[in-house]
Amino acid sequence: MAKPRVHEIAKEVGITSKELLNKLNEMGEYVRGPSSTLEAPVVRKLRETLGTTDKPEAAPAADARPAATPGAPKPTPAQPASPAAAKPTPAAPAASVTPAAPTAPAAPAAQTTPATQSSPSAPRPGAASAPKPGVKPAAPKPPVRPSTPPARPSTPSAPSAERHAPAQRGDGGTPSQSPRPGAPRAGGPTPGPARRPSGPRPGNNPFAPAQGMGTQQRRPRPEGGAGAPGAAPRRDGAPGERMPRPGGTGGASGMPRPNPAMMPKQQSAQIGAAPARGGRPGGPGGPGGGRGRPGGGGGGGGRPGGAPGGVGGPPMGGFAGRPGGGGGRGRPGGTQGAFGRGGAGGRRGRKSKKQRRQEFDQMEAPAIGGVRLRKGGGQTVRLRRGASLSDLAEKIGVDAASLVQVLFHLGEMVTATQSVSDDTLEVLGAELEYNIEVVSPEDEDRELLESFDLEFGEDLGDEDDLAARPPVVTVMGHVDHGKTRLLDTLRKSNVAGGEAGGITQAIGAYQVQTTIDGVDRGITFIDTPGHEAFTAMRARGAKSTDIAVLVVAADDGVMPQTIEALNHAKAAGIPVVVAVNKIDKEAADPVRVRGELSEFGLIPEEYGGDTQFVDVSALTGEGLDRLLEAVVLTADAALDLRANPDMPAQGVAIEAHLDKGRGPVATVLIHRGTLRIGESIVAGSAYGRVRALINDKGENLTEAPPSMPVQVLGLTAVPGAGDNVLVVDDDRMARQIADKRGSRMRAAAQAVGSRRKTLDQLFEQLERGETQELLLILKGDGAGSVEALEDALSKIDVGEEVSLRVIDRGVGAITETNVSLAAASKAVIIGFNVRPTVHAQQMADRENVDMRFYSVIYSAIDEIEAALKGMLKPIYAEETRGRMEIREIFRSSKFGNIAGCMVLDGTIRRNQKGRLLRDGVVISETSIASLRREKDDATEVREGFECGMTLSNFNDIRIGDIVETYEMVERERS
Ligand SMILES: Nc1nc2c(ncn2[C@@H]2O[C@H](COP(=O)(O)OP(=O)(O)OP(=O)(O)O)[C@@H](O)[C@H]2O)c(=O)[nH]1
Repeated sequence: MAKPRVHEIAKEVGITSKELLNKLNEMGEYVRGPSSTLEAPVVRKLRETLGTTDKPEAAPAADARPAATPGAPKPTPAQPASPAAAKPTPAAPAASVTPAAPTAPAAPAAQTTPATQSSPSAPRPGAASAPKPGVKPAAPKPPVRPSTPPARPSTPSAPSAERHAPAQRGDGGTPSQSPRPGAPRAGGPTPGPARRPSGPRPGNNPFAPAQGMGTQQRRPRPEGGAGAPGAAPRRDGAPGERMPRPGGTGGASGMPRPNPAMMPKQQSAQIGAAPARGGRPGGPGGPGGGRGRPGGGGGGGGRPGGAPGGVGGPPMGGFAGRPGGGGGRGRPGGTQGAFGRGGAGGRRGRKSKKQRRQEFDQMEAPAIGGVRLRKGGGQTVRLRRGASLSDLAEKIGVDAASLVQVLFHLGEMVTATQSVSDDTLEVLGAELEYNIEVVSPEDEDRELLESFDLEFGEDLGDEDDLAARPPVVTVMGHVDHGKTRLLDTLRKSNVAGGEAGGITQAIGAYQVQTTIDGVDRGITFIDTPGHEAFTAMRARGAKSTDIAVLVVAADDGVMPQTIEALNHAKAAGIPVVVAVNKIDKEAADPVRVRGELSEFGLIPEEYGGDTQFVDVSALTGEGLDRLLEAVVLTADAALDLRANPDMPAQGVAIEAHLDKGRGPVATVLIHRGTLRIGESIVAGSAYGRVRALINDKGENLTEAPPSMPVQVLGLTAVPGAGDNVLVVDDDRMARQIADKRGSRMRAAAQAVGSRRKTLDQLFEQLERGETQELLLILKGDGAGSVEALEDALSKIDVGEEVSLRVIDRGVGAITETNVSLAAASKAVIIGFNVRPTVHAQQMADRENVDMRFYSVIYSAIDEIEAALKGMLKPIYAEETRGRMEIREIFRSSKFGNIAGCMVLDGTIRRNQKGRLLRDGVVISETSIASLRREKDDATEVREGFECGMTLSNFNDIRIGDIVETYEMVERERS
């Protein structure tokens, strides 16, 4: 079958293609345009998400909604209701603002709402229908719209208004009605079955309890059975019986009971097709709608006999399959099976023990936001970090749409497939009485490796297998305090020279040798950049090292990043050696540095503490030997630095980048074992076979022992900074581990990237109008720099109105894939020390994709911040343009009251906005409809001149009134 296109699905569900595209965007699916085709899994996911918003029979349904909100300027399905509901805006005041808004339905709603759906929700229908003053009725932006509608109408708060017109509602798939645990799928909200080409098939499926045809086939009722009260109504959802039903229930009125044989052929055909529609929750008969749910689905939409049942179902009808409810309550439609119970009532006598147990559980279940879900009873559910509601739903065997709704009720809006935070999962779990255990990435990785019989982080063998290894040292400190210079001098090479902007932008690692007491000792240094933007990298750097050298410029003293660096070291639990640098400078005051650091718990040895302070000059080299000695002595005193060199190597990727000629290059610090050429390795989500090993001096090695930093070539992709690296048995295992990690990381990235909106925030945004979001795709020359850039960008804050989201990131040149994603999602591509390929450039020109290139991180941050500010909606301020006094009034049958005025000051222009003041009180906000000088039309009249004018929509002028005109002028934001 041909893949469906966006516009087709949009039409099908009754929303615009743009809205659907936004929806897809929200779901993380980037689709180019309305005529793009969608893959089956995406369609499924979409339908699942739209299951809450879905309106397969939407055309009539949308129209039906005014039953609750007639006169509402634009039936923006339900989301305005939700924010409104969040705010205790009573229906009455709202109605007074917009008299057309029918508060009437709201009132009965309050009266008829069952006690459990009590007062707080009562005003909602009214609030929903009557726009708040100042709130543009159509304000909600498409991106937020689709995610909200499902929840509102289905919450118990707004049942009654709709209850009166259930037959009109086509969107019976509102989540509250259908997503019961255990509810048969066919009765569920998803429109899927209805649209499958095999539509009629469900009716023939003996295993589909909700499908009436099947029920009918399996249980042909005895002829007189239908007339028996109590039995009849339970034949819910058996579409095959819906036709006979009216007669059957109508048996009371003496009508002959039709039987299938009496049905015209066409009807039979309809019935055959019915299950797809009829199985929908809450058919128009609605009675099955359990809690009297309105809008019982579209089941009987075009089905004879279906509609009559629509007049409000008995409150518990569908759930309990109330006997005898059929005929008397207008159930001839025989749609009792609606509400997702899908005819269960009809099979009541045949319910299995399990079914009854489930039903009992559901009765016991808490109703949150109108959704009844089975309690977890403290059951533990393990979920990976960044899991979605769909994942949770799958684990606990409920419909994801109901979880969406529950969460909505709890004040958070997420889609079913969106990743949610640990906190959210926890809250949801508590609400449903599940003990949700979020598995950390570390635990998850450990479990993954265990499944391959691998263990990361431990030396194999026993004490005898351990051999001494060099300490790994991280150099940290404030910007410009001399870290790079220090390392540079130590290894006599010039790293700082080639750095753009003079800032170290990637972690490099080097090994230096020193002689202590006549013994050669190696020390591995990791150069950690010093700017705040690199905090994330530094945190990782600190974790993979044994000792921190804290560089403090003696002329500058302790600075904020000195403390930050110190905190990282403390958090990593590693000892610190302080290098008091720049002692060659005149302003150097090493004693002050000691004093300042003492306040932060670093007491110099000479003052009785246990921290070594060494005065050095990275410029002259003075004191560097003593510094190396201090490092080695500290290591010997405080640490047991041994590792097993004879095991498969394990380590950490400190830095990685894509090299034009050599492919992915990762700098790996070996923790234990020895890495050799030809071995299969996995590094984060990258894998490969070691093709070459290169040390910090550019020499090729055949193997790398513990504590050795080494560049590894041969990986298939660029790993992330901080990813663990380990040797595995073969390439296949490496690939499997890498693949699993890759998919896990993508899910986690989605969780971080998506910013959830609470109901309150949404409301505020709706009030303001629309929200703006700048989407970015980051490409850089190294994993570290991309990470650092993203970290820095995430800290840009220009208020809530605009936000920034990184939708993709990666290492290497900007490719056509990047450009096509940017084009589809209207994102800007940021290239950090990278450029686009020729084809990508051409494509970007063609598609008008904005690409920006930077080599200094601050420029990128500044420019993006400016761009964000530029997206802020301009501030408008009112500026008075003129004032005039009404001195005469001329009555005209054609124009109404014409004012003869004198312009007191400024200039009055036609069409200008204005207000009429009487005794200093604003009587009307209006505008100048017409303006005349003498007998001629005038566009403006200046101070000191007389004119004639009329006002828009205001006729009640009096002599002495003042008309003041003004214009809204755009103001610069500060
Ligand atoms: N006089 C003097 N200048 C020094 C010394 N050490 C570093 N500098 C100078 O201080 C400036 C900053 O040094 P870097 O090594 O780039 O400092 P950094 O801490 O690595 O800076 P970032 O990479 O930006 O975090 C350079 O101009 C160095 O030449 C020193 O011991 N004495």
